[in-house]
Amino acid sequence: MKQPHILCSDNDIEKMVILPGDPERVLRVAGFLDTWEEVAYNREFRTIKGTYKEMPITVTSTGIGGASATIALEELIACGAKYFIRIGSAGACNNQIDIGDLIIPTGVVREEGASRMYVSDNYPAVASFNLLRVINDTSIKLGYKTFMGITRSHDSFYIDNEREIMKHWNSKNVLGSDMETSAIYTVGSLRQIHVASILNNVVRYEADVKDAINDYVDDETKATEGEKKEIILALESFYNLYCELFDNQ
Ligand SMILES: O=P(O)(O)O[C@H]1O[C@H](CO)[C@@H](O)[C@H]1O
Ligand SMILES: O=c1cc[nH]c(=O)[nH]1
Repeated sequence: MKQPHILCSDNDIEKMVILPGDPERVLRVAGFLDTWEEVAYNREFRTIKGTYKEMPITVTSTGIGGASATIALEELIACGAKYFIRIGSAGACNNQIDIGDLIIPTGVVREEGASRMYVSDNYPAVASFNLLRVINDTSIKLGYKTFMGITRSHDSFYIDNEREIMKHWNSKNVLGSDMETSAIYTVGSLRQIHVASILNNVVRYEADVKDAINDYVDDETKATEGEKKEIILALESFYNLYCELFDNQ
């Protein structure tokens, strides 16, 4: 059955799926694949499928926020997908984290609305342990430094007290913010599938505007490099998991 939003059917979707927010990032992932074809593009949901080494892989963009991300996730699950790695961007909540550094959320503060429609606030948003293990091992093999720990997902950028909110979560050792991870982690646990995120930091914690402007060109390069690293880390992690699963059959 064709799903109403992603416009994909079971045959279009592989077991392993990479989830960028931005539809343009789907094409940048395609640049790392050996073969690929676009299978659907509706609203914010662009889907390609292809191969990386011999591994079949799907890439679907989720748009911005938990509402559209959980729609994509549910429809991909309905098509038979089982393993998901989000590759997103984030804003740091910790001054050790530079532009282009990778944040891996282990657990996430649920400050978005989509997951709250599924289950009460005391239900935790946690990553799949198996995916975290593979991502951690793979990042060590690749020599990529990562910041692993608690993050926060939210629904609105331009609220008046955003700075205070970030300061509050900084004091609780939260590493950074994105807008989708807590929703997809929550739904992942409820649906018993495997979800993890890799986030490329694009905003420094309490960035001084003047410094930010001076550093702009340098920062753009760092953010682009960070995106490449999150793509490679996601693909290589899936490939290592694929080899484990394949070897064990
Ligand atoms: O770059 P993506 O994956 O879209 O992720 C981040 O960027 C968007 C906001 O600019 C939100 O979706 C946020 O989570
Ligand atoms: O600052 C940022 C950047 C990306 N995504 C967020 O949620 N916040």
